[in-house]
This record gives sequence, structure tokens and C-alpha cells, in this order.
Amino acid sequence: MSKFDYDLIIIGAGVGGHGAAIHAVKCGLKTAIIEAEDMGGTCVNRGCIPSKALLAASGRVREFNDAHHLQSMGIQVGGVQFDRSAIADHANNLVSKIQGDLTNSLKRLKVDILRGWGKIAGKQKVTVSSDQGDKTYTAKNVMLCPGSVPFVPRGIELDGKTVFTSDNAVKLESLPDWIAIIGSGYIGLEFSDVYTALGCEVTMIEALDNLMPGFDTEIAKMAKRSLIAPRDIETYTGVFATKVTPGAPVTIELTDAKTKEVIDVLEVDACLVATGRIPATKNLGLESLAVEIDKRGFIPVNDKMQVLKDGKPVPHLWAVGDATGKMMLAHAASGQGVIAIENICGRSQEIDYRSIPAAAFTHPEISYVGLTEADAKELGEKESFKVATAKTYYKGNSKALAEGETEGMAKVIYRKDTGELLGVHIIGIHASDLIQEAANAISQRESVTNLAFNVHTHPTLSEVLDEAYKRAVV
Ligand SMILES: Cc1cc2nc3c(=O)[nH]c(=O)nc-3n(C[C@H](O)[C@H](O)[C@H](O)COP(=O)(O)OP(=O)(O)OC[C@H]3O[C@@H](n4cnc5c(N)ncnc54)[C@H](O)[C@@H]3O)c2cc1C
Ligand SMILES: NC(=O)c1ccc[n+]([C@@H]2O[C@H](COP(=O)([O-])OP(=O)(O)OC[C@H]3O[C@@H](n4cnc5c(N)ncnc54)[C@H](O)[C@@H]3O)[C@@H](O)[C@H]2O)c1
Repeated sequence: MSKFDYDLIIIGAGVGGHGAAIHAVKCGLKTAIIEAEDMGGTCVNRGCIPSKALLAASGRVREFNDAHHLQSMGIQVGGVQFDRSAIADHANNLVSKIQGDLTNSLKRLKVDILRGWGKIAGKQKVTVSSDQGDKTYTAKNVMLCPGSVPFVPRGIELDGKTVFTSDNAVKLESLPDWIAIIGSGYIGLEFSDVYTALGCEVTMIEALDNLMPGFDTEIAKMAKRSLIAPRDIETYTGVFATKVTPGAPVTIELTDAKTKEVIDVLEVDACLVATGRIPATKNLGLESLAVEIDKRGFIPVNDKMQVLKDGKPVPHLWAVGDATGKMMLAHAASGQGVIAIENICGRSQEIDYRSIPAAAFTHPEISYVGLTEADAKELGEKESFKVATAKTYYKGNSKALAEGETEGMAKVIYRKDTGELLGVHIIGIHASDLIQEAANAISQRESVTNLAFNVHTHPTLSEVLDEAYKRAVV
């Protein structure tokens, strides 16, 4: 009989906590998970799931409105009609379904779901506070998965109706004629795709000098050509939104990032603030173990997902997901959860961030895994190796031609000496699925020379990558 109530208590039932719980049960750990709000956290309720439902519906509207594209395949359709609230229902219904599935999967596996606010109450102790009062539990291991919330810069006032973050945008409560989107990261890009497909005019405001600063430069350039230039999108770069006031109209003060001078004041119907996310790490009781969060509020962890104090692991304390600030992605969170459990069970494992892919589900999609060309070159300089790249284009791919979807490219980045694949970047239809093959290759530190021998199905889009490996052979 264990002296603890549980082998593992997880604080936060987002995808990070859920992934960890499922794996913990598989490994025989008696597990409880604490959730203060919505089971499934950001991804299920306010993130991946509703946004992908909106992208799926609005993507079809875009497709059926593209008479030229359809005509090229001999198809004619009348005007496309859609119902905003029915599209919103599609997203809401999917959220309910996935939230139910996730909760049931935990119940089925006999994970105890404790509703309330979880807080560390000392070594191997957690208190859950709810309307029913406080209850303290002991656990051999405690895992923190509190996730993240939208970051709203100073000067921006939200009202949830005319000025809002993705938390409201996923509900699609309105389709403003003219919407400003602050930030050209994942959320800015995906929602500009949704809004323009559904007939809204968009103004995108980005503080850095280039749009989509997180992507490989060449991919960002091509994305600008396919996702921004042909659409009803006006852009500002090198410009901060310094003051945003809700109302009719919403006013947005724009300030030049370099001169710090106000350059314009926009009057628009609505404003989506998509300026990044910050960790939800307040009031977790970390001080009871003298653990300090870093300057930006993230929980310091090593690659085994152990929480660090003064650079050293705190025994029996783990953290995964957005709150660790490594890669704010759902699959990264659940992947970290699995690694943490493996280590809890005494099997030493480290997370490999290089092989975790990412995708923006725009039309066309963008995906990548590993290093950008710039990062690879920087690493090459440090470690004395040369970097090479090879590119292939969708317009030379039979399947893309058959689909009439020829906009896109794949870029592979590799070491010139050993051929080791360092990064892959794709823009084009189904890029989010195509990237997995590259992610698996990077996880094995495969060389382009070996990869070029793999036989790919014909005719498929996967041959875009096949062709790139073949061009890259060293
Ligand atoms: C609009 C949008 C779209 C996205 N799309 C994608 C996508 O397509 N693909 C992708 O990979 N990622 C996507 N993401 C990112 C993804 O949602 C996050 O990376 C993921 O949700 C992180 O999971 P997590 O478990 O770390 O945290 P969260 O999902 O934020 O979950 C944390 C949970 O912990 C709970 N909690 C916090 N503190 C406590 C406490 N003290 N006690 C009890 N409960 C607590 C919270 O209520 C929450 O439910 C998207 C994000 C957004 C905002
Ligand atoms: N498909 C996906 O995987 C997906 C989709 C949506 C969100 N997410 C995750 O959610 C997180 C948050 O997404 P996001 O798009 O909000 O963040 P982001 O970090 O991707 O992009 C934020 C952008 O806003 C800009 N910015 C910040 N302050 C500004 C200001 N005052 N004025 C103008 N521009 C400003 C930044 O320079 C940056 O380019 C991301 O880290 C991402 O991992 C993932």
C-alpha cells in the first residue's frame, strides 16, 4: 500500500495533462487530474479544434467561390451561400464532441478528475480549491500543465465584442466588414484566412519588419504571395498597434516601431489581437517549493521535463506544455507529457524539439520541422559545417496538377558533409500532412542520401518531398 493518495497528480487538463494522464495509466500509475475550467484546455475549447473547424468551413466557401479554378476542371457552380451562425455551430459542436470524448477517455481509464483550482501545498502535496472547500492530496509525483492565455499588449483594451482575442474569435459571433488583425503569427494568419474567405476586409498589423517572422524567409515570401497579396488584405509591417479602443468604430493608433512616432489612426469595425500567448503560471504554489518562474513567467524545465530550481531538478516535480515556453503546440505538450511519464517510470528519455513539426492550416497550408535556413547556417558556423538547400515546386507534381493546386514548394535544408536533414519547410495543399514524413526522418537524424532511396506512391503530393531529397543527394 502506497503512503501517497496517488502516484501522480496533474494540474491542468489541457492536451499536455491529458497526454500525460493517458500514458501514466498505461504505465500503471494511479493518476488524478485537476481542472479549474474546461476539460481539454485551450486546444479543445479555444484553440486547435474550433479554429480548424472554422478553417474547414471557410476553406470550402473560398473553394466554391473560385469560379476560375472550378471552371478549369469543367465545373460550374452558382453563387455560394453560407450561414455564419451555422458555421459557428459547426465549430461549437465539434468542441463539445471532442471535450466529451477527452473527458470520457480519462474516466474510462479510471483517472480521477478533480474539479477546482490546483496548487502545490509543499513537497508532494497538492490542494484543490472549489466551491466545496479545500482538499489536500499527496502524490509521489506532481506535474504542472497550466497552459497559457492570450497576451494583450499595454494600451489595448478588450471588450470581447469589437476588440477581442482568439478566445472570442473562435466563436465567430460576427463577421465584421473590416477587421484589423494585430500580429501575423499563427493566429493572425489562420484567422485572416477565415475572415477573407467569408468576405471580410482585413488589415494586418505586424510589429516586426516582415510578415510571418517565425517562418523560414523564403516560405514567408511565398506565403505572402499566396495568402496575402491576392486577398483583400492591407498590411503594415514595422508598426506597433499602441492604443486600441473598442466601440463603433474601433480606433487603432499605429506607431512606427523604429521612430516611435504615431503614423496613423485606423477606424475599423473590429480588431483581433493575436500578439502571442503568455504562461498561466500565477498562483500555482511554486513558492512553497522555492521554485521561481523565469522572467517571462515560464516554468524552467530540462529536456526530461523536470522542473528546475537554481538549474537543478526538483525531485518529483514535472511540468509540460505551453507553460514551459518551449513550443506552444498541442502535440508538443502531449509529447512532453509522455517523456515526463517515461522518466517518472525510471526510463530515461529526453524530448527532441528538432523533430516536432508545426503547421498553419491556411489555404494553402504551411508546415515545417527542424531548423530554418538562417538557424541552420548559424549552427553550421558554430559547429563548422556547411549547409545546403534543395527546393521543389508543386507545379512540377502530377497530383498537384491534377488537383489544379500548383502553388507551393518544399525546401529541404541539410548538412553538406554528412547529408543530415536539418529542416524541411513546405507551403502548399496538404503541407500539414506531408511534413510528418520529414519529422520522422529528422527524429532518426536521417541523411538526404538515404531518404532519396525511399519509394513514394505515384501520383501523390509526397513526391514533392521525394523530388527534393533526390535533388539534395550529396
Ligand atoms: C486559436 C488557437 C489555435 C491553435 N491551433 C493549434 C493547432 O492547430 N495545432 C497545435 O498544435 N496547437 C495549436 N494551438 C496551441 C495549443 O492550443 C496549445 O499549445 C495547447 O493547448 C497547450 O496545451 P497545455 O496542456 O499546455 O495547456 P492548455 O491547453 O492551455 O490547458 C491548460 C489547462 O490547465 C487549466 N489550469 C491552469 N491552471 C490550473 C490550476 N492551477 N488548477 C486547475 N486547472 C488549471 C486551464 O484551465 C486549462 O484547461 C492553438 C492555440 C490557439 C489559441
Ligand atoms: N496551427 C497552429 O499550430 C497554431 C495556431 C494558432 C496558434 N498557435 C500557437 O499559439 C501561439 C500564439 O499565436 P499568435 O499568433 O498569437 O502568436 P505568434 O507569436 O505566432 O505571433 C504574434 C505576432 O504578433 C506580433 N506582435 C506582438 N505585439 C504586437 C503589437 N503590439 N503590434 C503589432 N504586432 C505585434 C509579433 O511580432 C508576432 O509576429 C503560438 O505560439 C502558436 O504556437 C498554433
